[in-house]
Amino acid sequence: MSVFEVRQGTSPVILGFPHTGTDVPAEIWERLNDTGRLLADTDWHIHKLYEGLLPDVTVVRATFHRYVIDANRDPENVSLYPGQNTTGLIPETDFDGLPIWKDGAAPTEADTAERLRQFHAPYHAAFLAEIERVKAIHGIAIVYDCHSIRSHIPFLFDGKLPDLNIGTDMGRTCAPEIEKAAVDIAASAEGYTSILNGRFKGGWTTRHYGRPETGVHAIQMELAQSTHLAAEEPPFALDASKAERLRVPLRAILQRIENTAFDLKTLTGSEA
Ligand SMILES: N=CN[C@@H](CCC(=O)O)C(=O)O
Repeated sequence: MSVFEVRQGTSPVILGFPHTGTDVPAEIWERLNDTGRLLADTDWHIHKLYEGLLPDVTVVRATFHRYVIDANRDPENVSLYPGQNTTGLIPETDFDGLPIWKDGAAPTEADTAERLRQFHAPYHAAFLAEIERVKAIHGIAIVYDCHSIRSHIPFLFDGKLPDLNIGTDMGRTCAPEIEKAAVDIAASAEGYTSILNGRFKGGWTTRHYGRPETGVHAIQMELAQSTHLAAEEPPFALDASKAERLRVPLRAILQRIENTAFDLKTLTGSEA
């Protein structure tokens, strides 16, 4: 059974979903404690939230849960935020800092090596193949990595998270025009707060693939779950009317990014 899903499109934009998957193999499920089994740190439903917003977009989605192994972390487990609370390649805790494995059942180095091989590597091989395919069509590819998180998590940040959190690793992962496209639409989205490179600056996917000088740009969108869930607690149900409202600025952001990609392609003469 595949550990990822791909939908191929002809747009220069590729949507990544590393954290919407909820598949946990039985032998790994056995080792999770009751806290872990809540799968609380899932980016609940956001692949459905983005469905149909940009007709020809490519989608790459991991179907395994981030507690199996986190597809948005460095395979060498280098911390995203050295010195700050965060979660690692195979998390030991959830976002509240609570242990997720039964006593004595935490993953070993051998488990990490095996899960890199079975899950992380195939997902990123598929991702890279899509970047290369799209870049062969357009001479440019834009990775837009889709995320969501609870808006109150004292272990990770103080206070309430803004609604739309854009991450470009301080401008390193994409052209300024692409960053501006997202920032401008987010800032003018009525009823939503937004920030650029606040607490969430972009995970490993964004930082790894975003190489603007090679024509591959990456940008991350971290949505506060209060913008589209009925409540930020189990069962983490989608609120259909909140979701419909949020789809308006998300569609506008994706369209503006796509148009910017076409502009950049013309400017740089990078037509393939
Ligand atoms: N919902 C997930 N959030 C991402 C954020 C990466 C970042 O720090 O920007 C994650 O933990 O991988």
